[in-house]
Amino acid sequence: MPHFKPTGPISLQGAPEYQVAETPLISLKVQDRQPNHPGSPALANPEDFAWSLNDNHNNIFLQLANGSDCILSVRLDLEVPPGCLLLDEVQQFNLHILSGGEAQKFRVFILEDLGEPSDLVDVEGEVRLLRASSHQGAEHSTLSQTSFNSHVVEVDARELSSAFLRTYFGRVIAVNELLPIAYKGNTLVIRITSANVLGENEREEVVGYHSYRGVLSPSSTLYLSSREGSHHETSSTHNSSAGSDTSRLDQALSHLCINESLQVGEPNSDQLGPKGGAPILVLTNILGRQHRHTGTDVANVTTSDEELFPVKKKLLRPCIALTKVVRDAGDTVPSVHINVDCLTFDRVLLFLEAHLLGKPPPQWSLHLVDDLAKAAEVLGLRPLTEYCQTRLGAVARGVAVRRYQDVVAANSRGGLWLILDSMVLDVKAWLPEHPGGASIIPSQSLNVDCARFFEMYHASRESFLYLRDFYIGEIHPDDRSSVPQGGEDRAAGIAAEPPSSDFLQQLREYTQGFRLKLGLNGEVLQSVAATCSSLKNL
Ligand code: HEM
Repeated sequence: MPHFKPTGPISLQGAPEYQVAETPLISLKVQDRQPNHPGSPALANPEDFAWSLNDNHNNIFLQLANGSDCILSVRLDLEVPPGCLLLDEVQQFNLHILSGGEAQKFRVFILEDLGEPSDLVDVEGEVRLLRASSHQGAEHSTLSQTSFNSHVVEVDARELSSAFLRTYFGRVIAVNELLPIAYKGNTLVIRITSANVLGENEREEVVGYHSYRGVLSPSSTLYLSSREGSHHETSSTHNSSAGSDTSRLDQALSHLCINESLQVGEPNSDQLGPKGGAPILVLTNILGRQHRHTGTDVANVTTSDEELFPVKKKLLRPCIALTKVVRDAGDTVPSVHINVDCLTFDRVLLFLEAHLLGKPPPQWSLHLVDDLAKAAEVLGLRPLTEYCQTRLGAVARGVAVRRYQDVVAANSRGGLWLILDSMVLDVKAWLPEHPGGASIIPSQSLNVDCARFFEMYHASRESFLYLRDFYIGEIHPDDRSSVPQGGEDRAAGIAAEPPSSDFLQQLREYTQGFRLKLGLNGEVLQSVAATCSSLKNL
């Protein structure tokens, strides 16, 4: 079954690419399901999934076809009418769909699509009351009187965590998802605010870490609070929605909670808080994260063009020239001004990320390598200096004086060596990227000097930028007169129009910094290494 292979939760560039699995589409009409068993999976008929099922497989995961962070856990049940999907109100809320409308398109979600690692190390959630117990004296009920004459639902966070893990073990949990849970006769709902597939220390180490969902495992830790972003010992559902976060989700959430609490049983005054409000939830025995930070782990770097970059000190550590800033242990964010422009510094940061993650750095074009080499010097960033030298050295090793027959032979073996004003350029790997298409170069420019075509087709001088990347040497002076000019037909005696002298002058001015200088007999007058390490500004 074809399905997408993800980039995983960690990526060099930050957030992973979000793609939807390419399993077949399934159209299902959403219908209401009574929320009798908080947290139980949605229900569907096995007939609708016959193609995807192995023998004893009656639990599957579904995702909305046009993409949804929430992955629905579905139990197959012969009593559900075919073509229907039964969802309770929280599941509908999570997927932003309502019952009774048009059929919705879903896809089966394959767990491997979560990438590695997929098990959640820890989850943070905000607890609210969805439905309070309808009878005050119910066994286990913790509804009690407060001095305000309101009712309090006391919830032991650690007990709730265990109940949560038992209910949702093996399910995919996503940030912002609401997960209802039965607790001592009440129904609570946990809104997921963070879902981590790496532990706290590993997260610190990994640059570009991003995680928004994963599978709940028996060893996942749940950190609960009664209000997002805090772990107060006590707080109320009223107060939390009246607090700073009045996002749309919060408003919808409190609407859902309050409505439900009023729907259960008789709207009996014993159940209502002060002035007829909903009961108050009090969270006790909270498991808190250890506060680990002292000082700040970020430094503000300002570039020569006055762009400000807040950068993790850990990332800057290999920059010897910034040692003071990196070692600054004060409580305020230290600042430094560097003589590197913001575009180059952006690339330096990518290099540093790759360096820290032990990944190969991007293969920058040679005209960028010059600026990077200068930045490496300014920052005292030795690994980047070495990268630049290696890159230039590799180019140097490939540069040579070439005979015309070598070019013809390389092209007959499937290569793509161009001759441009006697420069030899290897464009094979780049051909699919050529903005003028992949066919025009091989069809018109092999084994000829393509300077005239080059001038004709390239209105701008942008194409010059690439030449250094492809440069592999010079045609031997003895062979220059035998290289046909692009456009000429020697057999028919038709001569090609030569390139203009203006164009040739611009081309030679631009390329002189990296071209080999040859004597009349083809001897190299300037060393190849010197040619390649000449830092030419554009
Ligand atoms: C190292 C060799 C080459 C490089 C680096 C290069 C690069 C480029 C670039 C950057 C463009 C888009 C911008 C511009 O118009 O300047 C372009 C367009 C084009 N190139 Fe090339 N090119 C190369 C060789 C050739 C050759 C040999 C031909 C023809 C035989 C050719 C034909 C074209 C055509 C037809 C276009 C599209 C022009 C348009 O849409 O107006 N290119 N090339």
